[in-house]
Amino acid sequence: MTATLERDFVATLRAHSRRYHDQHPFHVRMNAGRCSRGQLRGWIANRFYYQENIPRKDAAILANCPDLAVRRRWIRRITDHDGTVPGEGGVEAWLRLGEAAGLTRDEILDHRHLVPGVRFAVDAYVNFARTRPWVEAVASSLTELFAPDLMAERLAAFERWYGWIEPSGLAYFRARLEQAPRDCEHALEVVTAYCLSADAQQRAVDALAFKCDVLWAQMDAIEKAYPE
Ligand SMILES: O=C(O)c1cc(C(=O)O)c2c(n1)C(=O)C(=O)c1cc(C(=O)O)[nH]c1-2
Repeated sequence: MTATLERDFVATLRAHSRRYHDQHPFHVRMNAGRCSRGQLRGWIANRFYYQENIPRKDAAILANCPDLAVRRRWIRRITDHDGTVPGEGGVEAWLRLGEAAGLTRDEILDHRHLVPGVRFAVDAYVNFARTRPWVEAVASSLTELFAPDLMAERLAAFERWYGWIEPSGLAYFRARLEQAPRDCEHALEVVTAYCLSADAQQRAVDALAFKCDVLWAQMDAIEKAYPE
């Protein structure tokens, strides 16, 4: 691929920031300090379903990926989320976020707050990774290009507006500030190396658009369940 074509492709992917869920009204209210305790707890409990399914999504990508060098790096995502021993990893950190916000571990783990729309959106993402070509699944993870800005804004907002959440609970977001740029740099390397035809590039762009829809639908369902 020529440098110009690659630049255009990457620019088209990056332009999907316009469809990212940082602009969802619920996130806008969250970052402006306008969410109630109940709304934040509802968001945390529901988003847990996304967190716990991310490693299963990444395991599906590994299972479908014939490229050893890619697998060797991709596997890190699973250990980042699952940890390698009890008490570690992103899933555990999210549970601690929930506890810091006044939820019990049990009520997060047993999905009693999980609403159907969030379940459907997350299941659609895992299913996409299981059934579509692995490079498209890699492309769908590229929403993480846009995540660090949102994470930084969220951290500042939580510290400023939601002092009732124990600050140690925010460790999850701090870890993602480092993990997300590393992860999406790798994902971008993979899609630019593998998507060389206009068709392949379009499929990658479509996969990213699909993922923006997953995240948006998830937020719509949360917003409906915890109205103003
Ligand atoms: O809180 C967020 O806004 C947000 C967004 C995203 C994303 O853009 O998909 C991820 C995460 N968080 C996240 O914590 C995470 O581990 C993650 C993994 C992935 C992925 O698609 O592989 N996205 C995201």
